[in-house]
Amino acid sequence: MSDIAVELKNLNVFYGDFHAVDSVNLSLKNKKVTALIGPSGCGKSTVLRSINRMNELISETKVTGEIIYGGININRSNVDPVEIRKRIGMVFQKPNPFPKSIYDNITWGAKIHGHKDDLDELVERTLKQAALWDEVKDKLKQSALRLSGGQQQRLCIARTIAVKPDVILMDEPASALDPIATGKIEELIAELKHDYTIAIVTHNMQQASRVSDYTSFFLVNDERRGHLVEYGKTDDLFFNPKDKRTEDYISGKFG
Ligand SMILES: Nc1ncnc2c1ncn2[C@@H]1O[C@H](COP(=O)(O)OP(=O)(O)OP(=O)(O)O)[C@@H](O)[C@H]1O
Repeated sequence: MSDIAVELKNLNVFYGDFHAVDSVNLSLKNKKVTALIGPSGCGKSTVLRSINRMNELISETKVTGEIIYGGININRSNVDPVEIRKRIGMVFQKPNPFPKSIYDNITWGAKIHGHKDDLDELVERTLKQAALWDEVKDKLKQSALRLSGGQQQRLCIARTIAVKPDVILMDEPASALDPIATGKIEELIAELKHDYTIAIVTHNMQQASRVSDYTSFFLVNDERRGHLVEYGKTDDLFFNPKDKRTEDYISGKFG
């Protein structure tokens, strides 16, 4: 089995006439956490959303280049994006549970995707995997909207896991949470990487250095196009960056 789960080759993203992401080549290693860091507007979220073809839900968006997953280029019109999003799930900055019960949040996507096994078992297993079971096991029929923000985010992660993805994309999953809830999400990421390939966009460099195995650093060029400056093992990138711009960014000189 290849050690690469997803490979972006010459990825370009356009919002109308605006060339937002320029020629990105980046791999997500199997069962590792890859962080995407860089100043605001450098295209981190755009790159992340390309990986499971979420950008095409935004009108006037064009994505060129290859996104190799499972041996094929999934950035092709004959590939079903719904199937891709089942294999490559996404967790957003703001927790967005459905206005339904905790139980239904977990089972909803799984039922759509034809899950036929015991739903109670699925709910228990995924909530345990998301480190939420002990806190909610006595109120599974209660509305998910009554949970705290941190619990809602772990529920969203559980909902993502329930459809058995390979890859989980996380777009600043803890930025709306307090430090304790953030710590729980970081612990959860450390557990989840045993089973899933994870890509995480974060503004928080300490968080990137704590949770990720590999880090990619993005910047905009003079034409405001986001591009990849440096990619490497997280420790190398933080402690021994190759590019002066990476060094300046991680030492807080700009951004
Ligand atoms: N839906 C959109 N329509 C037009 N331009 C967009 C859209 N989404 C993002 N952009 C532009 O694309 C560029 C990259 O945005 P993106 O959100 O990917 O950056 P980012 O690095 O994730 O930023 P942040 O850290 O602030 O979230 C920015 O110039 C942004 O204004």
